[in-house]
Amino acid sequence: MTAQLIDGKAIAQSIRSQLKQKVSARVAAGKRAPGLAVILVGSDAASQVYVGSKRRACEEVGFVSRSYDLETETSERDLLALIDQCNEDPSIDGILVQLPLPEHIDDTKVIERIQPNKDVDGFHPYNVGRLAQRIPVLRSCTPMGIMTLVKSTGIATHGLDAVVVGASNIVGRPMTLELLLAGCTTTTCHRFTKDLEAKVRQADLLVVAVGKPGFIPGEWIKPGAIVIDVGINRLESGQLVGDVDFEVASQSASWITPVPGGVGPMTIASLLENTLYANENYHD
Ligand SMILES: Nc1nc2c(c(=O)[nH]1)N[C@@H](CN(C=O)c1ccc(C(=O)N[C@@H](CCC(=O)O)C(=O)O)cc1)CN2
Repeated sequence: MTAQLIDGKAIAQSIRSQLKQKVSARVAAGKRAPGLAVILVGSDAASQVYVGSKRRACEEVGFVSRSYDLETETSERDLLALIDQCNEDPSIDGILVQLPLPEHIDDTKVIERIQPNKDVDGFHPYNVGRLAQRIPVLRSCTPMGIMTLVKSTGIATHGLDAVVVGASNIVGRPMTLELLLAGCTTTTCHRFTKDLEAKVRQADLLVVAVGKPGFIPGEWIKPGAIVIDVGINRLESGQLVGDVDFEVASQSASWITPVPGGVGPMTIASLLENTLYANENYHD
């Protein structure tokens, strides 16, 4: 079997076009355009690329993007003060603090300082708790984007055996909650998991987010599985690859995401969707 590609880039573009239409209709009706504060601390090269993409995406769909580029040495206190300022600003619907933060800043404190109704990353314990209780509001962007990709295959998720490899706060844990909400029987694997191969081999739906190139051999993929690769690893040659051995995996999978052009663009599309949601529902 040769897998069909899940084209995240095209799906994200279509979401952006729809958002652009909605925003221009709102503005034509005299409403305020959604505003997103994008905060970058330090000069991590990958973060600069992602933040640049987020800012451009905002402008493309007609949002107002406020950029805050802070020095690596910025104190935690100053960052928290900026978040307080954005929390109070009625023209800002969403606040995004790009991760990872420099080591001297406690990311939990930062995430918890953002008002939950402006937490368009969906990382605040309130928003994660809402998802855990099956009443999601602002959902974590990467898992939310992945659910859109899975839906695009037309395969019903109820009753699927889903396996998530990686248990981070940003992807693995909220992903597990999303899949549970979608009716999957979900297994979350992490560094202490015994016999990872056996668990991956029984996955109808596999999500891998570990950040190690080729971590999952293609031979482990169950015939007909949906494979979602969250990893973005740059090889010395400059090539970007995922966490799954794509060539071999695509011989068994029914659907698979490419890297690049799979999950990554959906993270940004979901951020835009969340920002419009916050604008319409919380700060209209
Ligand atoms: N505050 C946040 N920080 C981080 C998040 C997040 O959701 N919120 N996620 C990741 C990084 N990330 C978004 O910030 C992100 C990663 C990748 C892409 C993307 O479009 N990737 C492209 C390839 C880009 C390249 O050339 O490197 C692709 O996969 O096609 C977008 C966003 C960590 N931090």
